[in-house]
Amino acid sequence: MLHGGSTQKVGLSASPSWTSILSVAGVVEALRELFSSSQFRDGIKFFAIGAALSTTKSILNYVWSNVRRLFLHKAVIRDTDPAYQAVLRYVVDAGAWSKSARDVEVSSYPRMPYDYVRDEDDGGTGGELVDLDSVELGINGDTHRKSETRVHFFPLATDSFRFSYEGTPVWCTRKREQIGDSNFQDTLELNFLTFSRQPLRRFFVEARVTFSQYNSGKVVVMNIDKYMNWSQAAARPKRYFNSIHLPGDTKEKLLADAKTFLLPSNRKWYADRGIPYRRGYLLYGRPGSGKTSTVHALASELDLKIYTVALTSKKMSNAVFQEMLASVPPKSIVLIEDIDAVFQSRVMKETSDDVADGMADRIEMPSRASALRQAQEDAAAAANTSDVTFQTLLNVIDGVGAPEGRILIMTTNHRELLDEALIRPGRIDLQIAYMYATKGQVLDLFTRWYEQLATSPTAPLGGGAGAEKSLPASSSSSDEGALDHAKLRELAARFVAQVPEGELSLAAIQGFLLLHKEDPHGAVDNVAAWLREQADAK
Ligand SMILES: Nc1ncnc2c1ncn2[C@@H]1O[C@H](COP(=O)(O)OP(=O)(O)OP(=O)(O)O)[C@@H](O)[C@H]1O
Repeated sequence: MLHGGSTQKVGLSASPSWTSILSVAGVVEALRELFSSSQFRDGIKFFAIGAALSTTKSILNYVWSNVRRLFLHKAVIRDTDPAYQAVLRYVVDAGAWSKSARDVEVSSYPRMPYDYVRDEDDGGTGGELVDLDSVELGINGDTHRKSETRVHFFPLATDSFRFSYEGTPVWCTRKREQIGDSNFQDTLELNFLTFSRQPLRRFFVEARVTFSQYNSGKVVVMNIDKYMNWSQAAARPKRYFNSIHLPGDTKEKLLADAKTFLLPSNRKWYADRGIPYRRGYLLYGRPGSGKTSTVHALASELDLKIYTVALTSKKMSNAVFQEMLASVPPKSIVLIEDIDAVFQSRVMKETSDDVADGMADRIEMPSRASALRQAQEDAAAAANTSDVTFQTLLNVIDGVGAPEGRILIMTTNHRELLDEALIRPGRIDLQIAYMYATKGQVLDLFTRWYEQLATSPTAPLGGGAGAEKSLPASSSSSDEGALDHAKLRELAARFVAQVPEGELSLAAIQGFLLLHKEDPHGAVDNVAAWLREQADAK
């Protein structure tokens, strides 16, 4: 059985062998057929071509990346970076892009429309900030105001163009990416074809220098942009303290205080005594009395940037506010205007609670009552209220993370409504009241307004702090018409005599003088009628 079994086993093993031979032959036959098939050969050819192409591509990529590494230096700048505007301005000013770019983005504004920031000082054109490439257009032979005929060209987003910097070819691409529903982020990508990184470095340094030259002689105002970054909102012409008219020596004291604070040695003095190196000012009082102008003048005198914070912005949260304030560089002014607007809910609540609890008698003074009414109106007007809490505000002002070396300035028309904690010493070191114009302020304003028209500098003009003490007597000896300094003094005295003290803001009087820009006689003759109109209008 065993043998038989064995034979059977052998017999059994011989049978698959034949099967194998047969199946190998079948496979060989199948392969032969396959190879002789034209479709298969075509397939192989395609495969070979594909493989060759892919290998070539890899080799080219390898070569290109090495060539790139050797010859190309790439720099990417996002529009959130201060260098972005500088570089864009540089490229456009150099006319570099316009020579090779066929497609352009056209804007009536000197910034790109989505970067457009209203600039009060130039009539809302924003024209001073980045006055990029521009041309004048004559239409049908008509004369048009400059601002009406000016158009501005920019490289089209997604467009690439080539220019040369110091003989180095540079490829620049402006890319725009949508962020969220309505925001865009722009990026400039520059590729320098050069062995050395030096041209790239020099290019950026030069662009920054050009931009800072543009800003020199100007006060740079920063605000928080749509990406929640600090960005330059405006560069305004400097305004000095001699154009600010405040009673007594207020402005001299303020300037001296700020100068002392910023002395390099002062930081150590504060550190030695364990006092946080910060300074806070509160400018409070009547609207149009010079609070904002004072901040502008202080920044001009001390060459500081102004970082403005709009606490009423809907986008402003506690976290953003803290983060942004922490990143303000030293030797800057942080400006929070109309600080009382932030507390509208507190004020509103207090007011309604007072009434509800029958505690209206807590509002003792008429001024407080009217201030509360005014605050209610302001609150209603401020539709956008941020989420910034009072506690965060206090932390940002003098918490452990609060920035050092900066001057915080808050302004308000309603100081009486501010929480005492907000303006206690340490948070606010100096408070300056802005009242309706004194006669001295009016004299200062009038004299300064017309002094350039006065021709014979026989005697120094009056004005200046405390000028109300030395108002010149009215002179009848001066010749009507010609304007020398003596005549100007006389006109100023006549003007001041007619304007009641402490009833009008200097802004209102300035508004009247604007009607008589170069006509001091007209101003003197018409001020009484204008004052009557003002009184009737109330
Ligand atoms: N004391 C002042 N000295 C010089 N100019 C002044 C003064 N007060 C007002 N002006 C002029 O009036 C205009 C408004 O002034 P400014 O904006 O500084 O007032 P403000 O007190 O900040 O007003 P508001 O509280 O309404 O913001 C400016 O054009 C400014 O030149």
